[in-house]
Amino acid sequence: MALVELRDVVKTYPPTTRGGDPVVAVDHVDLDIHEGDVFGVIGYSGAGKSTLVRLVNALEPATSGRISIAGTDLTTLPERDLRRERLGIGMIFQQFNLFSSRTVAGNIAYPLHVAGRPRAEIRARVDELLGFVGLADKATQYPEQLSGGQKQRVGIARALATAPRLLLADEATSALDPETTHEVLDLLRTVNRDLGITMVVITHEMDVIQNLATKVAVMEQGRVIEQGEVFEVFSRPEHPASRRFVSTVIKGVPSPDELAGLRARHHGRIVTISFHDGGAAQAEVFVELARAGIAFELVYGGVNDIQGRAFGHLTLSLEASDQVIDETLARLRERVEIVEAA
Ligand SMILES: Nc1ncnc2c1ncn2[C@@H]1O[C@H](COP(=O)(O)OP(=O)(O)OP(=O)(O)O)[C@@H](O)[C@H]1O
Repeated sequence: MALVELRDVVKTYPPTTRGGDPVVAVDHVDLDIHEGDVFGVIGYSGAGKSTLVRLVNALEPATSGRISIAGTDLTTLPERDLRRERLGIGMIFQQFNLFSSRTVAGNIAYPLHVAGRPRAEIRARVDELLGFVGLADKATQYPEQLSGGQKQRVGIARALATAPRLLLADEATSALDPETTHEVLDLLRTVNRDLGITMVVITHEMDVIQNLATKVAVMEQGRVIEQGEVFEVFSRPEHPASRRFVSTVIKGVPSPDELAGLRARHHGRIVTISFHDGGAAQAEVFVELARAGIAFELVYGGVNDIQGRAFGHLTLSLEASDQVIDETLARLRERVEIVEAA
C-alpha cells in the first residue's frame, strides 16, 4: 500500500469573475507515493502543484475524490482527527515562514508546544534537531540574524519536530542561491535516507529533481500528465507537454528560437538525436553516418546526469542526398530516437 494515495482528486475554486467558470486547480488526479520516495511534482506556474500539496496536508478539503495517508482517508475525517493527522506531516516553504519574534529554538519548539509535549521533552528534542541541522550555536538567535540557508535549516528542523512520516516541501530552495540550494538539498537527502522520511517536493528547478527526487509527476492545467522514475521521465518524456517542460530544463535540446538560428547558419538537414546511458550508441551513429557518406557537423548538444545515469542530445547538420539521409535515419531510428527539425 502506498503511504499517500490520491484517487480521482478534484479541487475547484469559485469563479474569479462574476459569471465566470469555476477554476479547476486539480483535475482528476491519481497518485501513489510510497514509503521512502522523494516524489517530485513539477510543472509551470499555475499547474496546480501548490493546491495539490495543500490537499495532501489537509489544509483545504478536496472538492471530490479520496486522499489517504497510511490508509486513513483524510477526506472523511472530522477536524479534530485531521489536526492529529497533520502532526504526522511536516511542511517547509519557499519563504521559510518562521516566526520573527521567536528565537531559532523557539521556532523549532513551536509545533511541540502546540502538541502539548512536556517542557523537558521539548528542550531535549530541540537540542537534538539543532544538532541535526547544524545550528547548535544559533539557538538563541532570531531569524533576521540568519542567512537564507540557515533559515531553511530552521524550517526543516521545525518541520521534523513532531517526527512526521511525510515531509512536504513547496519550492523550498527557490529563494536560495545555487550553493546554498545544494547544502539544503544535501540536508533533505539525509532526512530521507537516514530518517526514512517520505517527501513530496514541489519545484520548477531541475537541480532539485536531479539531485533529490526518485520519482516525478509532471502537472499541467491541474492534471498529472506523466509520472514515473525521474530518469525515465526526463530522458524519454512521452506527453507533448512534458516534452516541452523537460526540454526547458534539461541540457542539449535547442529551443524553437535556437533551432531557427541553427537553420539559418547551416545548410544541412538538422536532426536532434537522443542517447541514453552510455556512449556506445553515439559511436555507432557516427560510424553509420560516415559509412553512408553523409557529411555531418555537431551544431548543438548537451549531456545530463541524473543520479549517476547519463542521457544526452546531439543536434547535427547533415549533408548528403535526401534519399541517403532518409535511408540512414530510418536505420538509425531502430536504435536511437531522432527528431528532425521541421
Ligand atoms: N484560493 C484560490 N482561489 C482561487 N483560485 C485559486 C486558489 N488557489 C489556487 N487557485 C488557482 O488554481 C490554479 C492552480 O494554482 P496553484 O497555485 O496550485 O499552481 P502552482 O502550480 O502551484 O503554481 P505556482 O508555481 O505559481 O505556485 C491557478 O489557476 C490558480 O489561480
